[in-house]
Amino acid sequence: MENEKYSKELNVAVRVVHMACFLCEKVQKQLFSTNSDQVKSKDDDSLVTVADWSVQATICWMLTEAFGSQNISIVAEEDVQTLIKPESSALLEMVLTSVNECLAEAPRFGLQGPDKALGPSQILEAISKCNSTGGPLGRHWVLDPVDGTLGFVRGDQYAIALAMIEYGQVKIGVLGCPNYSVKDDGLNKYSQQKNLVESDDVGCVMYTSKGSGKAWMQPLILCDKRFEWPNSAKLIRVSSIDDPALATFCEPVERSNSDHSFAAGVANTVGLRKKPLRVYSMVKYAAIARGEAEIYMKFARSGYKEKIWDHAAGVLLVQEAGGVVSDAGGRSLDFSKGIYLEGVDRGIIACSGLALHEKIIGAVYDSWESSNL
Ligand SMILES: Nc1ncnc2c1ncn2[C@@H]1O[C@H](COP(=O)(O)O)[C@@H](OP(=O)(O)O)[C@H]1O
Ligand SMILES: [Mg+2]
Repeated sequence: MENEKYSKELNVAVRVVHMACFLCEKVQKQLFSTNSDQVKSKDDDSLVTVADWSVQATICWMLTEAFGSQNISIVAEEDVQTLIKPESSALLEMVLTSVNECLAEAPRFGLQGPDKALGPSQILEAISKCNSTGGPLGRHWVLDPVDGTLGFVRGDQYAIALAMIEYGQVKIGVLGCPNYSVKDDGLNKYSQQKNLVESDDVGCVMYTSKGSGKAWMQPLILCDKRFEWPNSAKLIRVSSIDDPALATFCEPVERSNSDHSFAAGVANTVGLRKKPLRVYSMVKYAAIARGEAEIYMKFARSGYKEKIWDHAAGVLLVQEAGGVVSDAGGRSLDFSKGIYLEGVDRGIIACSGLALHEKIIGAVYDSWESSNL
């Protein structure tokens, strides 16, 4: 089977995403342990970028270690421009600590870390190595180190997204969702800033490989536990609801990222009755794949170009869990054109099944003329 071809890649990808979740939870706790009156927004930004850079450095280092002989290509969101400025030395120091603390835990996740702590130049090299621009040929790893920056700083939903693309097709998708509980109804149950470590109510890592027709979810590893494959993995599946009146649709929290009123018009035309579930980050794809919502609509302003790292992992998860994803004209998303999803028609639609998908696409078509997007 095609998907078995990538079992080593999937195994390593899942473990490094668990490591990244561990790293992010630590940084997020730091963010909230500071007296909130004293946390200026600049500090919030700094901490989130510490998480971004640290995850990127950690995952790049681990992937290079595992597959280095293949001179791997990594497409990722962050670059080192800010980090190499002299005034950023304190930030770099924080990244250094965060990466080395995480890499030191690699054996707990069944992987091998460096013999000794990495120095600043090794960290900067790892971050800047992720400068591939992807494209139609060969293999590319695609990483969004912290997707849903706002969710992260607000103690809400965010995701670590890692995918592997070969010859323009997404072959592996892994999403780490530290604040999306593994329990049923995990999105609704999430309450801000709770101490996840003291309960068994932990976040999840979801993963799949193309053609498997299966997607899986594992709980995050509690602080001193060891990761043992398959780590209580559970199969996940999209919802079987196809009646619009019973369906839940999700969309970005921020109006600047998606036109809420256009989506509301489409929802109304299709006969959706429930209020939209507004969620940060690719956790929206995760919610469809887990069967907690049936529809995800995103209508970015015209001219905005979607990046492949914001979609690759989530799209494959939804598809392999039984769902359908396309642009708002019904065409497949094209991951072969470089860092952008070129030619996206109006927006992105992910659904649990074909019947709902066709209705949404039809409603977009009907509503477009009267919209001002
Ligand atoms: N003007 C815009 N329109 C649409 N999407 C945008 C946008 N600006 C940023 N985004 C993307 O939306 C993502 C957040 O998604 P959401 O709004 O669903 O939480 C951001 O990811 P990052 O948070 O990784 O930067 C970013 O890639
Ligand atoms: Mg993103």
